[in-house]
Amino acid sequence: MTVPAIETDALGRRYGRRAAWALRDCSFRLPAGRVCAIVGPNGAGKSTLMAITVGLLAHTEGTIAVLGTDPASARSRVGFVDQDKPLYRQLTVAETLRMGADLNPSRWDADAAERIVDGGDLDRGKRIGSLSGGQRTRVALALALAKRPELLLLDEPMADLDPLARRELMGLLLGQAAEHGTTIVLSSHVVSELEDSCDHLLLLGGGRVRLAGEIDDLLAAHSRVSVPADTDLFPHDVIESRTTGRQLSALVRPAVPLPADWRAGPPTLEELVLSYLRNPEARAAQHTTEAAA
Ligand SMILES: Nc1ncnc2c1ncn2[C@@H]1O[C@H](COP(=O)(O)OP(=O)(O)OP(=O)(O)O)[C@@H](O)[C@H]1O
Repeated sequence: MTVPAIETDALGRRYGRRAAWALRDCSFRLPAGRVCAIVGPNGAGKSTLMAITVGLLAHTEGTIAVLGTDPASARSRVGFVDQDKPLYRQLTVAETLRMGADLNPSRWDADAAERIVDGGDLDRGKRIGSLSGGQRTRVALALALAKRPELLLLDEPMADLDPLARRELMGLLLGQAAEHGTTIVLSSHVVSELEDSCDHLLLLGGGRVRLAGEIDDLLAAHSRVSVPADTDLFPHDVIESRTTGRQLSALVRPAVPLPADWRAGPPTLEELVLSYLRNPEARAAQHTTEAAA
């Protein structure tokens, strides 16, 4: 079994002894080489989890292993693009790339950096402070990818990119994952965009893990059913249900095979995520594919 990219056990963090928990009882395992989406509402703990993973924030309780070691020891093998894309505003694009090369002499992939910057038609003589939000994102991604990290974390990387740039940069990220086996973890609020690009999902809600596992396994473990309104859904786990006239529609996690006369089909990723988000009391689900690890 290869070393997982991230493995946590009962991980927790609170910002002050009297503060509420930003992350609590968070246990999951992300196999290496996956493209993982971290999804959750505002304040769910996504940025907190990422900051702990890259060693910028200490955890309060539990354990975390990154690439088989502690976050501080793994730091040189990990890339991170923060939500705020911190870069030196006074430097030009060219100087920023040179700084990246100087800081990572043994790993720097100049071709990758230039490809990403050139894709945005960026004037390399321009100062970072004069770039648009999306252009800054492009430079931050170039820096992070050219470092050839084994694990790359991106906190809402696509938020300020136009649709074409999103598609192009997502393609580059997936290419990186396929070619170099890089594990990519990205947080996003746009669930519909993740189904084609990610193979693993971590859904956080209120600082806790609501769903974790391979997306195909999670989708296969749930069914969207449409049955007469008086149908008893027991013993299945009902994540969400709605009655319209004589029809009952529900998202369930079947406990046993569903009756053959029920109309049932797999949910989309967006339906699955939204159902869990709308129903915070629904029981959490984890699917670990050992064979994939
Ligand atoms: N520096 C801080 N000091 C105190 N509380 C904080 C701090 N950073 C985050 N929190 C709190 O921790 C919780 C989780 O925040 P976090 O930023 O991790 O969520 P998020 O899922 O990334 O949210 P968003 O989608 O809005 O970016 C929130 O309740 C937030 O108020």
